[in-house]
Amino acid sequence: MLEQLKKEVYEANMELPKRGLITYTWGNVSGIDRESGLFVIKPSGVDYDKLSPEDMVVMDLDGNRVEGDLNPSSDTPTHIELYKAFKDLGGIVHTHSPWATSWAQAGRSIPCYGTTHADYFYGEIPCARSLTKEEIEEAYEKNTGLVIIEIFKDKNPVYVPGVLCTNHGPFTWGADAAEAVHNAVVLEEVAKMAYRCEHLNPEAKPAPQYLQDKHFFRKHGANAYYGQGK
Ligand SMILES: O=C(CO)[C@@H](O)[C@H](O)COP(=O)(O)O
Repeated sequence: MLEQLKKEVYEANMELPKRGLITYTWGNVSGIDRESGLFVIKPSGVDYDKLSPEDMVVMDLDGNRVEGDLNPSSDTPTHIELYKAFKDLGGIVHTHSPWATSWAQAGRSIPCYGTTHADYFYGEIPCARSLTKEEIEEAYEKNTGLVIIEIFKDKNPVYVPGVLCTNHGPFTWGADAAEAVHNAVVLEEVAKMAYRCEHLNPEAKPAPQYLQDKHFFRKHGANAYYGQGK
């Protein structure tokens, strides 16, 4: 079942070590088939160099394992909450990429200082609040998804395809698993540049709104333009 999606999700997972976004078994990628409502995710705790497409786990949005012998990623409940809340998502990535994770651990959103950022993320890359003791004890991964959804109540996840989770790390997404990984690579580069920008000039300001609009909507099409700034 879903053999092509398993292959795509496997290949997307293998991009994480290749792009230097993770170490050991950290991180995970999933992809969803919206028609069936089933998604495919990396198995938990398996070395990337031992993974194969057949190891991918098929899940439903109620958290049931539909196919596969291995346990799904420990972050599966986060992926589920995001797929349920954001219907345009086709793929989700979680990494511990060092620069983005440093901003997440510091509890800071990443301002849009330049056009590289603006081409992919409209406005700041937000940082979701840390979880309460109760939320952590109740269901850490599920509540990680809920605090991400909370911070996106007035943002379009298609225009901001990623988030930082305080004391944890980044999640990115896209129309499919490959695009979600692409956005994870960009997020890591943007996080690195933004840190250096603030180090070079502690008074640095975000790029003017008209420059952000021009770059973002040039890539996302004028029809996406809602006149946010000139
Ligand atoms: O965030 C975490 C742990 O803090 C997880 O992303 C692990 O880094 C990977 O877990 P599996 O996907 O292998 O279960």
